[in-house]
Amino acid sequence: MPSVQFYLLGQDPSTGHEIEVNSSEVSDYDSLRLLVAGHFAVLEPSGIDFSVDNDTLTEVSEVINSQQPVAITIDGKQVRDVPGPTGFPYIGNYYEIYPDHLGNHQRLFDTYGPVFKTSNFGSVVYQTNDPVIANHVFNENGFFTKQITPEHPLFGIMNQEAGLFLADTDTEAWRLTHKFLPPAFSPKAVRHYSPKMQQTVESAYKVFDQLDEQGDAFNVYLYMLKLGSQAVGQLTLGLDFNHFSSVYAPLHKMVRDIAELLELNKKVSTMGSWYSYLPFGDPAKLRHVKNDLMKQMDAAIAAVAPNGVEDLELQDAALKASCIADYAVRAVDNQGEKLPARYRNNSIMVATAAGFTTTSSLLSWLIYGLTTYEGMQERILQELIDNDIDDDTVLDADIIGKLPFLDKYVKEMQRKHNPSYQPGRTAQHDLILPGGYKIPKGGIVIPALHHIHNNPKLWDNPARFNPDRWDTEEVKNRHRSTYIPFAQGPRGCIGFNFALLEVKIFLPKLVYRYHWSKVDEEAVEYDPFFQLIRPTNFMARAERRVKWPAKST
Ligand code: HEM
Repeated sequence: MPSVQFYLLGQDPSTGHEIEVNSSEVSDYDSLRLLVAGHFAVLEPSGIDFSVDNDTLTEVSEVINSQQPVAITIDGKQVRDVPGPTGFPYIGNYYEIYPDHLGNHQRLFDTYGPVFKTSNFGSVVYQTNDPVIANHVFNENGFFTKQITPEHPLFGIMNQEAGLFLADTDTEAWRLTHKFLPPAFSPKAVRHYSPKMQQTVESAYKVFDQLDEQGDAFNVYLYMLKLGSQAVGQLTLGLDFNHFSSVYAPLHKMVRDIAELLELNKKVSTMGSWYSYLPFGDPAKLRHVKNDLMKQMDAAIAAVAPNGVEDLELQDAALKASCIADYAVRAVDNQGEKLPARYRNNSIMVATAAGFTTTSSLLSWLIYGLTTYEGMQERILQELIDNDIDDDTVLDADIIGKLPFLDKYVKEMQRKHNPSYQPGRTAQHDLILPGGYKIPKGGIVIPALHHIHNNPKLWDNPARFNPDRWDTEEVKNRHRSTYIPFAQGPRGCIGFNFALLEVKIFLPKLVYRYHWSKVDEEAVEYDPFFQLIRPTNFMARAERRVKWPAKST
C-alpha cells in the first residue's frame, strides 16, 4: 500500500505524518481530504488542498505518486498561530478589552480577522465571528466539548453537580440532567405555562399604572428584572417573588443573590484563574454567595416537594407539573429512576438563574427598541389590532403564532442586542480550524454571538435595526450558525421555548396597554461587568393608552 509523507504548510516538514493511502478506500479527492483531515485534526476537510513546491496537486494520483513531502493548505492558506494583540506583561490585553468589550472585540475582529486570541491576566481565550467555526465548536463532535477549565469564562461559578450550564459535558450529572430536564422545556410542556405567564404580566399592571399616574419614568432593566424573575420563579419553583405588590417592592433575596453571583463571576473571571482562589475580596464573596444560594434553593425545593404526590413518566409529568421543581420531584424514567436530589437541586438553581437573567435583559432591549427604532411600536400594535387582540385576550402559543411581525421584531432584537454573548467550548486535541488557525488542546474558543450577529460579511448593513430582513431570501438561506442567540448543539439553551413564549406574551400585553417612550437623549449603555448584556441606564415612561388605531383595511 503506498504511503505518502504529508505536512502542514507553515509548519516544519519534520512535524508531518506518513499516511498509508489505500486506493480502494481513497477513490477520489474528497476521500483523500477526509483521510488526511483525520490525521491532522483538521475540522473542515473540504478546505484541504495539496501542493508540492507551490504547485497544487489536483489529482489523487499526483498526491500518491509524489516523491516529495506533500504540503497541506487550509482554505488556500498555510497553517498558523492565531493572531492577536501583544498586550502588556502580566495584565495581557485586559485594558484593550475592558470596559467596552463589545466595541473592543469588534475592533480586534476588524484588525485580526475571524479568529483572534487575547489574554486577561494569563487566561487565554480565542474568539471567532465565523459561523462555520462556531458550528464546529458547538457541535461537540470529538473536537470540542464544554469543559470548564480555569481559563473558561464560567470557571468562577462552575458547579459540576448542576449538570447544566456550569458543568462539563459527559459526566454522570450531565447525562442525568439532560435526560430528565429537557422534557419539561419542550414546546408542548412550555405551552401549559402560558396562563401563568399572562397572569404574571397582568400582575405588574397596577405598578406600571401607578408609575404612570405619578408621571414617573423608571429604570426599565430594574422592572424587567422584577418581571422576568417573577415569571421564571413561577416556572422553576412555583414561587411568587412578590415583585409587584407595590411600586417599591424589593427584589427577592434569591434574585439579588443570583444577580450578585453573576456580577462577581464576571469580575473574577476577567482577572485570570489565579485570582479566583484568593481567600478574601470578590473571590471569597463569590464563594459565600454561591453557598448561601444553594441553601435557599434547597429550602425552596423542599417547600414544593409536598405537591409531588404522584410519580409520573417524564413526558406526562412535564405536562402536569405545577413547576419544574414539582416536575423533577415526580418524574421517573422508564427504569423507575428519578433525578438524584443533589443534581436536581443544583440544576434547578442553574435553570432559575439562566432563565431570568437572560429574559429580563431581552425584555429590556425589546422595550428599548420600541422607544428607539422608528415605527416598531406602531407596527406591533397594529398587528395586535388587526388580529382582534386587546387587553382581554387570553394569549397562547396559537395566537402568538399568528403574529409574524412580532416574531421578526424579537428575532431582530436577538440579532442586534442578544443578552448572551460568550459561550465557550474547550478543544479536546491540538486542532486546525477553517482558515488554517491552530488551536492547542485545552484552548477555549468562544463563538462571539454578538459579533457573528453583527458581522458585515454575513448581514447586510448589520447596524441597521430592520425586522423586515427576516423576509429576505438572503436571511432565509443563511448558514445555520449565522444566527444563534441560544447557542446550539448539545449544550445549547434548554429554555428557549419558554423564553420566546414568555416575551411574546409579555410584549403584546405591554404594548397594547402602554405607550412607551424614552425620557432623555442620554446614550443607553450596557453593563460591561455582567455575564450578560443588559442596559444599565435606560429610563422610560409607560403611559396608559386611551385610544388605539383602527383595524387596517
Ligand atoms: C432570552 C433568553 C435566553 C437566552 C438568550 C439564552 C441563551 C443561552 C445560551 C447562549 C446558552 C449556552 C450557554 C453556554 O454555552 O455557555 C444557554 C444555555 C442554557 N439556558 Fe438559556 N437562554 C435564555 C433563556 C433561558 C431560560 C428561560 C431558561 C430556563 C428557564 C434557560 C436555561 C438554560 C440552561 C439550563 C442552559 C444550559 C444548558 C446546558 O448546559 O446544556 N435559558 N442559554
